[in-house]
Amino acid sequence: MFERRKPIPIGEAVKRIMEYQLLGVTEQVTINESYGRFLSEDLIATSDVPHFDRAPYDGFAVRSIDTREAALTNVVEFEVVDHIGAGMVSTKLIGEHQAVRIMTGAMMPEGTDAVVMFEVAKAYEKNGIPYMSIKRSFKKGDNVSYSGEDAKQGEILVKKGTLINPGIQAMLATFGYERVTVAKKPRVGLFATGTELLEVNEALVPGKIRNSNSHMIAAQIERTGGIVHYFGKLPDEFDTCFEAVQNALNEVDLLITTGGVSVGDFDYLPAIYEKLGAEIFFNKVAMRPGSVTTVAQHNGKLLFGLSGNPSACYVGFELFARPIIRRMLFSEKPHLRKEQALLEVDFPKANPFTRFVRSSTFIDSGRLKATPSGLDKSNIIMSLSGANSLMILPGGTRGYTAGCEVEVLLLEDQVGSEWPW
Ligand SMILES: Nc1nc2c(c(=O)[nH]1)N[C@H]1C(S)=C(S)[C@@H](COP(=O)(O)OP(=O)(O)OC[C@H]3O[C@@H](n4cnc5c(N)ncnc54)[C@H](O)[C@@H]3O)O[C@H]1N2
Ligand code: MOO
Ligand SMILES: [Mg+2]
Repeated sequence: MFERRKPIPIGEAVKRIMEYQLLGVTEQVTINESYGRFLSEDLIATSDVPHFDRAPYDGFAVRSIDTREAALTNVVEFEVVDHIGAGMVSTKLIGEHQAVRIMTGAMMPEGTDAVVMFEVAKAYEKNGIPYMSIKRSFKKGDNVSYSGEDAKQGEILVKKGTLINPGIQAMLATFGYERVTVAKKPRVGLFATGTELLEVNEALVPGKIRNSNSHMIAAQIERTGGIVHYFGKLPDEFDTCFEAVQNALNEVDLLITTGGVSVGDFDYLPAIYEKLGAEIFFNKVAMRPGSVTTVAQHNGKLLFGLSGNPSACYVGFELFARPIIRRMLFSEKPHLRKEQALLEVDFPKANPFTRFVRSSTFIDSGRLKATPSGLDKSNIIMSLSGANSLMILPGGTRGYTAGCEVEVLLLEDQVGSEWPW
């Protein structure tokens, strides 16, 4: 039996997946476990930062009013009545022409409102009593780090769905978030299908190849923020594959298979979906590579039948699986970020379908440029290592020439976009 499939536009394929209400789940982790996770609640300032006025320099805290007359020709003297470092609080009442020797980070003593840096003061002693003098005036607030200048209590500082980076780690600690509310990592099941597949430690024999897709997709799942449940590789045998897929579905949120999804005699995934009674969203997309990508749902679980061809498999994951995983990570922009770049080289190959060319996108003299990262065929593996982007070349009868504007989807970017195409 040969089945002719009807390709649907890429945007429509993505829409059918995203309409499916697979939502994220929240969990709490300690701050030490939170780096690299996704916030599932907005990060809110629990206090002002700093929460007291403090000195940003080592020097002397003074009352600015006492410095008014100071000038190059008029030295003004202060008695130094206390000495504090960060973490210490002065209990002295500061009177006229008195100062406190203060270190960076220490709380401003009551009544003082400016800091004189050591560099512009002269410190000395008279009869064992410390003094300092200045030759310039200071205004109220000069060299003071004010309460709330960094953040105000109640402010939303980071939106939910954001990847926790080192800066967010600093914020979490600053606001006392010992436990952090993050998105539970979506559990993504993975099978590689193909009788030709060898394990990574097996020697090559005629007709067989090492399974690279599962290692590649596992890394893509992790890059996206999911957790990989690798169930192993399967031979192209209907019953074995059917049973394995059926059982695996109970253990994961999403199930990805690679291979066996086209129209070949040993491509069993379409028949497996049929026997499961799964609802097929699409089984052919107007794109290259990855045109045979098939997505279905069964009992609330999404099934991604990615192509066996490595480049097609890679692209299929990024366009179709990534956004739904990112949405389960509470992202408001779950799709790959799209930017304009200049094509570096000619791309003469015309194609009726939109092409996603594995590319290296880079900044050259302030302009974003893109060049294919290797051979552009769906069975190619080597172009993937240098690919930090997918160049979108809309289908048509002509190729593309160097210097023209193209759109690129950035694979390593964490900002994303709301809707890609
Ligand atoms: N008559 C037609 N033939 C094909 C069509 C078509 O429309 N009509 N589409 C072609 C396109 S396009 C693609 S892409 C492939 C998709 O094939 P499958 O998704 O069914 O994948 P397989 O047949 O299982 O394998 C294809 C290719 O990839 C290699 N492979 C598979 N798994 C792995 C793995 N884990 N690691 C590395 N390489 C893997 C496999 O050995 C095959 O060479 O179908 C075309 N045919
Ligand atoms: O589906 Mo194939 O990946 O178009 O090359
Ligand atoms: Mg096949």
